[in-house]
Parts: sequence; structure tokens; C-alpha cells
Amino acid sequence: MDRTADRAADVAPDTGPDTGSGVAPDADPVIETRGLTKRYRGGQLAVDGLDLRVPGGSVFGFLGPNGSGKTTTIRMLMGLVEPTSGTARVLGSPVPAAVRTVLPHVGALIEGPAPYGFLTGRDNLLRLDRADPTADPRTRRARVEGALERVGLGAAAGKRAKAYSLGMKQRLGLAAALLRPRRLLVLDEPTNGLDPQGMREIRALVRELASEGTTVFLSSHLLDEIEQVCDHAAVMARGRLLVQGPVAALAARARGRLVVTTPDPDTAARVLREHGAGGLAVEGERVGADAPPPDTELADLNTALVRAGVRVRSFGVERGTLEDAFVALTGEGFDVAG
Ligand SMILES: Nc1ncnc2c1ncn2[C@@H]1O[C@H](COP(=O)(O)OP(=O)(O)OP(=O)(O)O)[C@@H](O)[C@H]1O
Repeated sequence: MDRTADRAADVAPDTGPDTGSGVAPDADPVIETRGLTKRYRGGQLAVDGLDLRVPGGSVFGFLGPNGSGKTTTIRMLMGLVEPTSGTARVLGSPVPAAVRTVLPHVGALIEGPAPYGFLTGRDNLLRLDRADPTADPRTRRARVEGALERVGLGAAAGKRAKAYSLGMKQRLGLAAALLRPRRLLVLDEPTNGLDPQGMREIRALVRELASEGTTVFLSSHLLDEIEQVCDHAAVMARGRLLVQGPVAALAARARGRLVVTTPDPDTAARVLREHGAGGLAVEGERVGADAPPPDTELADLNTALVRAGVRVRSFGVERGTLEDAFVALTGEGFDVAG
């Protein structure tokens, strides 16, 4: 394993391009853990010395393959699982000690949502709202209708929940979390089991909520989901935090690939090799190589290709992705099956 994987690295917020998140780097953390660890009774070390910092106002992606410890972490943050050691603060208060004062400000969607199947979606929400002693009964209807509309369940509100698809149940769970204003939303794999359209809708909703100032902490095993929705991320593997920071800075750590498209791929590969390029791969008319070090003058490389008679159709460095960063950190592929 790469040595950098032995210690979680923080990526300095100001090293990457502007993420457009509007999150000040020194914003008070909404979630902060120190050495948070969970060893299950069977001896399984599910979370190992986690130092997590989620800035206020961020859309924070908690990324890792299945089994990397995301759900266990979320359960510790919500006071559902007792940590073996370490500390955690949510909205500035220690959990699990202060979980009763913290949780009313946190909307959580953990595990598969389990509405009452014999009740309609609307009646499920009315029931939940009624169970909340702080909810004003006079505004209950409006609150419930507002939450239903927000998640796109307005038209299906009168159907029994047992007739709902998984995606509709997921939305109903989100609507329940949105019945009162929340400072923090914690969503465990919110798009799991959804079709592409359902995924797009949930992602758009997450962005909308974030734009209103709610911090969103969402776990996912989907790299592209984190890149699309989140401005900050932490990457987990085997219970340990590999890296955290702004998504743009994380992706920038991966050097990306130099890609040349040409009808003369063999000559191009030879010239690149002669100029010290590593990781060469030829695929049809596409020649890829590890991106050269930042001090390399790309124009010189291009000139060398042309001088050698390579007809260059396109030439450039493709930006590194979070997946590249993950592979660089772990030396492994991002295996969603765990
Ligand atoms: N209640 C439990 N008892 C024993 N081991 C557990 C328990 N819950 C989870 N584990 C183990 O802890 C490790 C981390 O699991 P966890 O569910 O936190 O990971 P995850 O990243 O959320 O994965 P997934 O997306 O599959 O839920 C796994 O090896 C899992 O088998």
C-alpha cells in the first residue's frame, strides 16, 4: 500500500481551483471526529481512528467502497452505535452524550426508509408530524404538503406507501427529514436503488437544500455522484480515512493522463517513451500516458511528436478524477463490490 494511505491527508482548501462552494475554509465544522473507532463484538474493526471534519455549509461526500465503514460512522454520529474509542461532535455538541439536543436539528435518512405500508405517503408524514411535540398543529397540513411537493411526491401522496417504488420510499424518507428546518442532513446512500431519473432528482434536491444553507453529509460508493453533487469529500477504505478536502483539490492530486489522438499511434508512443513518459497505453488511435510533471513544457512534447512525423489530431492532459486519486492513494481499483 502507498505510504500516504497510512495517514489520512488533509488537502489544503486553497490549493485547488475554486470549487464555487462558497464555503469558507475556516467555517465551523458541523461534524468533527477525533480518533473515532468502532470495533464490533465479533472483533471486526469497522472504523479505525477517524479524524473527520465537515465544514458548515458544505455538501460533503463520504465516499468508500461497500464495507469501508461509512454506515458505522454515520450510526456513531447519530448516537445509534456506541464508539469503542475516540470522540465526535455534531453541530458543536458531543455525541452520543448530547444526542437529544442535537438530533432535532439533524434530518437523517439512514437504512432503507420504512414507512407504514397501509398508510398513504401523506398520512405517514401527518403521523410523523403529529408525533413531534414542537410541531404546530395549525400549520401541519401545509407543512406536509410542502414536504411532499419538495420531493416530487405531490401526485402520489394519496397512494398507500406499500405501492411505492424504492425511489418513492426514499423520497418519502427525505420528505420526513424535511418536515422541519434542519441545519444538517445526513443521507446514507440516498440514491441507492434509484433509476437514473430518480438519482438526478435526488441530486438536484440535495443541491437545492445546500443552496439554502443546510449542510448535507451524504455517503456514497459512487465516485461520479460525489463529483457531481459534493464540494467536499472524504475517502474511506477498510475503516480508515484516506484523504479529505475540497473535491476539486482531491481530484487535482491525481495527475491525470496525457492523451494524444493520432492515426500514427505507434510512432507517437515511441516518441513519448523517448521523452520519459510512463504508463503508456495505446488503444486504437488514442495514446495515453501518465501526465508529465507540472514543469514539463507540453508544447515541446507536441513539437517532438510532429517532428517525428506524427499527425496529431488532438493533444492534451485529461483532468484527474476522484477515481484516479483513489487508485493513486490505495494502489487499488475502486471496487464497488468491496
Ligand atoms: N453490526 C455489525 N456487527 C459486526 N460487523 C459489522 C456490523 N455492521 C457492520 N459490520 C462490518 O463492519 C465493516 C464496515 O461496515 P459498514 O456497513 O459500516 O460499511 P459501509 O461502508 O457502510 O458499507 P455498506 O455500503 O456496504 O453499508 C464491514 O466489514 C461490515 O461487515
